[in-house]
Amino acid sequence: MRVDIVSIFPEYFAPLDLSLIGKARANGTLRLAVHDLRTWTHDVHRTVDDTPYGGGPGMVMRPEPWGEALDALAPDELSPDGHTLPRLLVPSPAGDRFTQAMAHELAAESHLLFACGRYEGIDQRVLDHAATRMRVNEVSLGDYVLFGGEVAVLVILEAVTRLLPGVLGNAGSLEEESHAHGLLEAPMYTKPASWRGHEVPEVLRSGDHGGIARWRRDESLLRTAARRPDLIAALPPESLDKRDRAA
Ligand SMILES: N#Cc1c(-c2ccc3cc[nH]c3c2)n[nH]c1N
Repeated sequence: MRVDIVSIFPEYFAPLDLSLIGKARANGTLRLAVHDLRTWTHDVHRTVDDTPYGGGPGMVMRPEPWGEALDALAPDELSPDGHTLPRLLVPSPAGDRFTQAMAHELAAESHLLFACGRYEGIDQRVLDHAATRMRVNEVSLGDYVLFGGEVAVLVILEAVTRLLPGVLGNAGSLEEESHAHGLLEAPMYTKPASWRGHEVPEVLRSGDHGGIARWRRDESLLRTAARRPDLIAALPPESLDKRDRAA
């Protein structure tokens, strides 16, 4: 997967040299490039923002630098390797909620292009013009407001990269983790069996694999019902059997 990130704070992405994302870059699974938006400014002050039409607080990111950046990173003509246009992702508090399902969808793309806004956001015409030639999604992490899009890109990129083949050492982890099947994961334990008067549930030490699976399913349902009833409501009816409903 190719990933391009455009930001006025490229140094925000230094963490992407670390850990499993760093390994994915080193082995070619992830081809990541971070670009400074000011590369596409031409004035001595390298200006990227201006006052908002209609008045109001703060500044808005100018369209011209963004237009040139997207032209450069998402050229219309196909490259010799048949390079297709990227999917443009623009973090925004007004975006569609980012979910694990969206992470899976993005993990299937060949080229992602992230536009990191700052100030009050990016001039809307940048997104409108980009949408005339590539798929554009405004994406939100949740109902709170950040200083800019960089943190959101780090989150989205981690959620997507861990789904790429070979990135997670134990791909089985993807099967039982939270949101893998629309539920929260069950509690996890490791040695010692007794710690500060707290015991590991006996069933987990029983070797009864069927009983362990049932316990984990029950705990997952109970935890989800208690913390995220919205996820229970969103489950397809056929995914809950009679025993589940009794849990
Ligand atoms: N994604 C996301 C966001 C943001 C966000 C994204 C971009 C900019 C640009 C200026 N301010 C921003 C806030 N706030 N809260 C979220 N869930």
